[in-house]
Amino acid sequence: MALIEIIDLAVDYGGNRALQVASMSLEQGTLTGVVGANGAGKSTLVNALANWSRGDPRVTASVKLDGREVSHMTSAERARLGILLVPEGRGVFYNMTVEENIKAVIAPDRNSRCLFDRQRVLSLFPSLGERLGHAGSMLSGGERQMLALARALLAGPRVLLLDEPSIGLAPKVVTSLLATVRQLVNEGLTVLLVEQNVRAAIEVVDSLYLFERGHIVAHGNRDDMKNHPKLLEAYLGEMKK
Ligand SMILES: Nc1ncnc2c1ncn2[C@@H]1O[C@H](COP(=O)(O)OP(=O)(O)OP(=O)(O)O)[C@@H](O)[C@H]1O
Repeated sequence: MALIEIIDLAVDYGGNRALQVASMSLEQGTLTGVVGANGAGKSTLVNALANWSRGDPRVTASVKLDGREVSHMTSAERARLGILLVPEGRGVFYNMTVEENIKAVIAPDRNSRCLFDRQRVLSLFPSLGERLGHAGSMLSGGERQMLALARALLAGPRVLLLDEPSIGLAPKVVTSLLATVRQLVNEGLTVLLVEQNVRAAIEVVDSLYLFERGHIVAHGNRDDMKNHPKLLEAYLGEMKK
């Protein structure tokens, strides 16, 4: 059984359909990528899964976590069950220090699932440990992204929804960040990664969905998608030359 199962998801903004997904699933311990152009519906998808509203969307769907229907639940209830979103813009408190940002995380129930503690998170992101007294506003883009990820890990994710973590980061930082995400998945975490950086994403995902104008237009495992005509044409052409 899939860890996350989505059936008949539709999202409308003021009567305009932004997203329509008949079926999509995330397997436990896998890294699933979602790519597509601006406005394809990628953020709308992860926001709908976490029940985060940006604007006033009308969302209908069946979303199941481990077979349990969660679509009636608030974002806080979903987060408590381990559906955790790291939004585009990163969800870090700018006026609080790294230490305070870390301490502000509401720890999950100790018995509920595999946990990342403070020590483990700081070992994944050593530069955060060196900057515990720095305000969120003083961090580089990469450090802010690490802090956002660290906070989500401390909250006890069963599935992590990452919305464009590479945006604004230098290529080396992107590579290292996505390698860390891959490592976490290899250890059993389930991740949905929204990315505009298709070249970077395709190197780490297990499978990939391509969205266009709110619809899935291609889906497959990484190797098949690397050679998919739609992806080659729009995103990977130069890579193949
Ligand atoms: N708050 C909102 N109010 C009205 N329409 C919205 C709102 N948020 C998104 N949309 C519309 O929904 C569609 C999907 O947008 P979405 O932000 O999910 O795309 P995206 O693939 O994440 O693009 P980007 O990479 O630019 O963030 C677009 O047509 C967008 O204009």
